[in-house]
Amino acid sequence: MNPTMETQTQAHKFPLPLDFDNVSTLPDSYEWSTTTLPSDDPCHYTNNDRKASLPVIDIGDPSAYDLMRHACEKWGAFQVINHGVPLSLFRETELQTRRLFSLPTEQKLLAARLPATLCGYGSAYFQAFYTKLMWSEGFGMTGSPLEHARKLWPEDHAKFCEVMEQCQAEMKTLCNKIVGIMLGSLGLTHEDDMNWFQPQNGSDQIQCLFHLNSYPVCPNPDRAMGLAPHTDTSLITVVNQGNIGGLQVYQDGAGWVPVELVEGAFVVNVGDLMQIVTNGKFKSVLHRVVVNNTCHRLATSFFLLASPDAKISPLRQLVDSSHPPLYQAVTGKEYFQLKYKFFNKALESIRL
Ligand SMILES: O=C(O)CCC(=O)C(=O)O
Ligand SMILES: [Fe+2]
Repeated sequence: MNPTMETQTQAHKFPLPLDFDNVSTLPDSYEWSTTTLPSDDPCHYTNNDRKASLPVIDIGDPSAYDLMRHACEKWGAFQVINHGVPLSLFRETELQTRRLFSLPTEQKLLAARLPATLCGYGSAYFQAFYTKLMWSEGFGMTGSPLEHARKLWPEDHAKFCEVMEQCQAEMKTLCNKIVGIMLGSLGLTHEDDMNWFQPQNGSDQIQCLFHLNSYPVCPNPDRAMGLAPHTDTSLITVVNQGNIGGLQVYQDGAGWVPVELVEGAFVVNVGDLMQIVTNGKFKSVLHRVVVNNTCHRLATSFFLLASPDAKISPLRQLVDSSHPPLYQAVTGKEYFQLKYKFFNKALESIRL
């Protein structure tokens, strides 16, 4: 068996994205209903507070500290403007993302993601936790996408790689800035408190994941689900929704709230790891993506993760006799394993 065939055979043990270009009606396996979701899933509740909307924060303004703290406590998410990432890079990234997802399915499958890995083409890892399939496809990378990009375009992958690497460098800088403000808003400094988050022993370990998301035009969007409800495993995730909405965040009392499109803004999600280190002060936001029947939606997600050997526990400055630690200490690797096992209940599994 040649290596390409081997890759495809292994990948086919996992649900692969559909050949979306060649379907005109929604297959039964993609039809969601309230009974498809676990009975305690908040999808059963609808948005009854139409006025609720995610805060938009100018990160160059001194008020950013208070606004971010409030947003992280109340929503677990916010949007940022004045973030310094050039608009031209947004456009270049979108162009290359479109180029990738426009390839014929059999070509995209040449770069299929292997089980238990993060990089390459495929459907979301948490597909396994839902019985119905999601109307989306993705492509993940940690740093250079060269290994997979050369399978997609043997002769013509240089521009794709260049743009993706540049975008990740900008996103990482932005994440550090945002995490600095978030911790600063709690009276902590990035330097003092985030050492745990750096790779130990000078190892060159994964700390970030850049994920391109594609939600093709859907023949019956009311019955389909782009990305099912989930929380991110990250410290924070920076999402670029592009110019087509679909992302929704869940808020107690308000239900599912659409994240409005704000030109040039990024959405920032608090992830599970941030909830642990802030001892539950900042909450990991439950979110999902809905689809539509007119536009092919493209979005990117940049996940700031922890290195596998990093020790993650509530920061000591946030713990005292009246605020005992709420979570057991775990390594980055252990938390990933818990997420693959318990998915949206992973945080609960380490609750003290
Ligand atoms: O497509 C989006 O807007 C968000 C994607 C997302 O939630 C994720 O990649 O985890
Ligand atoms: Fe997400």
